[in-house]
Amino acid sequence: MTTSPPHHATSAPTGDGQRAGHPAIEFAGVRKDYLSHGEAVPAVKSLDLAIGQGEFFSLLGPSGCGKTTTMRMIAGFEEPTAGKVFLDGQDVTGVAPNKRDVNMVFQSYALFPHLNVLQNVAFGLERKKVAKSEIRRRVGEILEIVSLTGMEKRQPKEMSGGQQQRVALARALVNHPRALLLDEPLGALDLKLRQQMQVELKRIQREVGITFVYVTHDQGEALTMSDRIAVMNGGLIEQLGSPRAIYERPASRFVAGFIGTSNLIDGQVSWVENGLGVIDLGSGERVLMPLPASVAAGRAIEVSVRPEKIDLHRSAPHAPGLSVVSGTVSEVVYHGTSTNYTVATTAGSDFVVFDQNAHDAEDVASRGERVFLTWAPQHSYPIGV
Ligand SMILES: Nc1ncnc2c1ncn2[C@@H]1O[C@H](COP(=O)(O)OP(=O)(O)OP(=O)(O)O)[C@@H](O)[C@H]1O
Repeated sequence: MTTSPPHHATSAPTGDGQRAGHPAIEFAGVRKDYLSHGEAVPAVKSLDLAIGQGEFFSLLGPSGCGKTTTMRMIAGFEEPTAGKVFLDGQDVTGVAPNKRDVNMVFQSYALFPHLNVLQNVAFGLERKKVAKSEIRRRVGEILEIVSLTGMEKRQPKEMSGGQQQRVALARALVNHPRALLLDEPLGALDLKLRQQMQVELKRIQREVGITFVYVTHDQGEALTMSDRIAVMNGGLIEQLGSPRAIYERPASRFVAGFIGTSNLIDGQVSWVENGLGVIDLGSGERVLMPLPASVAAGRAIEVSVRPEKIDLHRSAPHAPGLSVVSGTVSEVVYHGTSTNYTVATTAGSDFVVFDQNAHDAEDVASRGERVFLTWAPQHSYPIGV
């Protein structure tokens, strides 16, 4: 029996015309419990999610939050305890992995060591008895996309980690799957190569136009490549949105802390007027921020502000219209492009400030120095309002 997914609408980009109209992947009311020593262990508690055609979608979260389980349910290696999974609008719950037309790439490349690049990439097509000329054409095309043209005769052991990962990618993409699932594929590479491959992966995904679902616990990686990110925590999606939305407007304390560095400060709403709120920090200082009129005066509020939005001053600034918080520098760390300060604020919490090294060295504040931090109202963001 074929069941229709509950909704087809998605704000995500659409690619392949034939498949347009349905999300590439959809979870409807999915729950997944594992049985461990006779007890049900919830891995995914409740999942309703639509991933668009041609979207680069990341599942991001700490170890054990349910990312891999979610991905394995797309591939068919795990079945939901409740709910349904749809691919291109077709109910695939209970359908065997090899009948789903999705491929996976792992951190371990799992290449055939005795086969060369050409044979590794052509392997699946040959098993499907695709015509030799068609195999040659498709393999040539995909090797060009992953920048391995000219390396057809090499064996995996004669290649670098990054090159081997490209072979694995080519092999997974050559048969044009409905979706490619990538489970921490760059985890084995060193930092520099990993960053290069992030840019490459995004380019490759754009060129092939296939839906990518990427599992990672590395927030930088997810921010760099994704069209949208689902931040998972304890078997639930805590926030779903574009990298910018997730970074600039974290919906919870967990997301604010997990994605990049966040400064959090407690205060009380003094008043809200014309969409601008004034927050009393209890130290004689205040934060200005956009707030809806529905937020009542007297309400306790937690404010988040990112370290790169803050200006650090060595003398009291004249800053009408800005938030101003003073404190004492407790740590100064030079990072080449920026100097990172930790400031123990008068209002109680420690603030981290990233100061671009665009000015002279003598302008650097030192440990123990009293400083003033300012930032614009739009860079304060209320948590949970
Ligand atoms: N086969 C299994 N049997 C029992 N429990 C499992 C099984 N696989 C995963 N779990 C549990 O389910 C939860 C989610 O695991 P999952 O592997 O999906 O998390 P993850 O976010 O991918 O973590 P990681 O980043 O460490 O891979 C964890 O609590 C885990 O211990």
